[in-house]
Amino acid sequence: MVFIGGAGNMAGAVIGGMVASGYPVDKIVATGRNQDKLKDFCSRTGVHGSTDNLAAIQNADVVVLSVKPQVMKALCETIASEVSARKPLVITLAAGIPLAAYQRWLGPGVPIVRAMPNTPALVGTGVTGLYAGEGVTNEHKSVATQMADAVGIAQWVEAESGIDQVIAVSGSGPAYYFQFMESMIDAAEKAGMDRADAERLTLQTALGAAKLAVAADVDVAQLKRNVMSPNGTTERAIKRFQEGGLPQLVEQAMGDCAARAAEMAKELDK
Ligand SMILES: NC(=O)C1=CN([C@@H]2O[C@H](COP(=O)(O)OP(=O)(O)OC[C@H]3O[C@@H](n4cnc5c(N)ncnc54)[C@H](OP(=O)(O)O)[C@@H]3O)[C@@H](O)[C@H]2O)C=CC1
Ligand SMILES: O=C(O)[C@@H]1CCC=N1
Repeated sequence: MVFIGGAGNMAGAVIGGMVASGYPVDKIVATGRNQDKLKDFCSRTGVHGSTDNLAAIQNADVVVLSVKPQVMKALCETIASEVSARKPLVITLAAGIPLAAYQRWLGPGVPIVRAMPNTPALVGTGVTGLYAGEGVTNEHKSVATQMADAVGIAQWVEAESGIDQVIAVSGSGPAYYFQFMESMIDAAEKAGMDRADAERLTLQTALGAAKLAVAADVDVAQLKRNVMSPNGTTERAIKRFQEGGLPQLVEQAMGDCAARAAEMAKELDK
């Protein structure tokens, strides 16, 4: 499996998670442009590295594309001859690029899966949304599922637009929680707590809340109510969030996120 852009944030997290879950390192190649960065990544993970994309994909059954959307077209054009001749499974991790664009850039008939992972893949707790394009076989789907399963949970979507919804929930979602944690740490420090203590308490609280929500047999609304004593401290804080419009703000932010993915698709051929 060759990851183009393998030492980047997203592919690096997927590779790191795959290696940690026992996926054989000698079956993974990461490519990149910056030799020092690539060397460092390969020595940390044990995977092979290459600065030559075309050479790296020569015999690959699976090619994972993980460069920024803005440089995807140029990258595809450099590998199109090899990919269209041999038609390996292509898995793209990029946000905002529809399958139709890859078909134009790589040539017709290449089996392509759009995958939308997230960075908690690095610690085996990722979410990967998956959408299969034309010509993707069950065998291809199981390869993509295997990659996703190695780093967390997989979720296939029926329509390509479902990928934009996955981006708004889980692809970008870790950053929403990091923002919330950052704000809590800042607020606690401002109120007089030592920053290191504020970080420790905030992160453990986030971890505990997520673990409890996953394990519980009641929904998150009930778990929230379980913390709120009538006329107690939590009720006061939640009232402030609700009066400040947090639920609406979250809905708007997620809408903006999905809208940006659609907008990126329109910007491609400009
Ligand atoms: N970050 C995230 O949370 C998520 C990102 N994604 C998607 O993943 C993709 C990558 O994003 P992210 O990892 O954040 O970005 P990064 O910039 O961290 O990684 C991109 C990598 O691509 C490499 N690269 C660029 N051009 C080439 C090339 N021609 N050949 C080989 N390698 C190249 C860069 O290497 P070098 O530095 O050597 O140039 C860099 O390491 C994007 O398309 C994004 O939409 C999807 C889900 C979540
Ligand atoms: O912000 C981005 O565009 C990428 C896609 C999902 C998460 N990061």
